[in-house]
Parts: sequence; structure tokens; C-alpha cells
Amino acid sequence: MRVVLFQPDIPQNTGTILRLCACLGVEAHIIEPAGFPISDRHFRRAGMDYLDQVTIVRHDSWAAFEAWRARSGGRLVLFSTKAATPYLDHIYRDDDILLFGRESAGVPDDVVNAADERLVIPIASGMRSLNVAMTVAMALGEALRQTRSVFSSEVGTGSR
Ligand SMILES: C[S@@+](CC[C@H](N)C(=O)[O-])C[C@H]1O[C@@H](n2cnc3c(N)ncnc32)[C@H](O)[C@@H]1O
Repeated sequence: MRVVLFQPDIPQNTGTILRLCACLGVEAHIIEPAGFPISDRHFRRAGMDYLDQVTIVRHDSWAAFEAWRARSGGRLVLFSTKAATPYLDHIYRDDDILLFGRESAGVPDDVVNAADERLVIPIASGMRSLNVAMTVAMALGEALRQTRSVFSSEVGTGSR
């Protein structure tokens, strides 16, 4: 499983997502341009020292990401508020690439069209969207539930 953030623009969300990826042993990808530098203090505060424990792959552009995907393989699974398929109906595979849009604008149409699957987390009518970090947590929860036992025997109690 890989998590990909498309041009993220809120550093706290990205730090939180990277911490989640570190804890769940999932590789994280960022498609640039992000709306902040990796030296951003809000980003580093949210990610804390977990940022040293996660594999982060940065792609300079959408085209660079697509070139990487052509080499690496795996289905591109876009999470979008405009999708029709509920995320619980998808059969996840280990090598799925889970893609999440930027906080301000989601993803452009060419990115939507490039996705192999488009999934929605159904929410109450009248609500616009979930926070992207919450979306990643819910998506990974389901994807990893289906594809592996989530650190069942080696789980740590952890501390902050
Ligand atoms: C704050 S939302 C973006 C809202 C943006 N105005 C739009 O229309 O896409 C940021 C990202 O979180 C994910 N997301 C948020 N709520 C979601 C939902 N209910 N189902 C699927 N993805 C969701 C999507 O990847 C989205 O691009």
C-alpha cells in the first residue's frame, strides 16, 4: 500500500499523515508543488520525530509521478468527494496506490481521469468533505484491514 498526497497545502495535515504512515509502515509520496517547505515548523511539529521513520518519496510534478507509477505498477485509487463508489465496496490490493487531493481544490480533471478507481467515503448530506488526514486514516484503516493484520502481534503501546 502506498499513500500519495497531491500538492498538499496545509502543513499540519501532511505532518499528521506522515506520522500515520510511519506508525502503519506505509510509504508516503508527495506530488509537488506543496504549499509549504519541508522546513515549515507546523509540518515538523505535526510530524515530530516520526518524520525520520517514514519513507517519503517526492515527485517534482504530476508527470514525474506518472513516470514513477509506470515503472512501479499498482492501481491508482483516487479518493474523491465526487466519486460514486463507496470505499468499503473496493477490494484493495497490497500494491494499491491511494491518492488524496489537495485541501483547497482536490485534484484536476486529468488526474481524476488517470485514476483506475475513484472512491468516496459517504458523509451526511449537506456536508462538504472530510479533513484529508481523517480521510487517509479511514482509507488506510480499511485497506490494511483487508490486506493484512495490522501489527496484531507486534503492536506497541507507544508514548507521545
Ligand atoms: C478537503 S478535501 C478537498 C475538497 C475540495 N474542495 C474538493 O472538492 O475536492 C481534500 C481531499 O480529501 C479527500 N476527501 C475528503 N473528503 C472525502 C470523502 N468524503 N470521500 C473521499 N475523499 C475525501 C479527497 O482526496 C480530497 O481531495
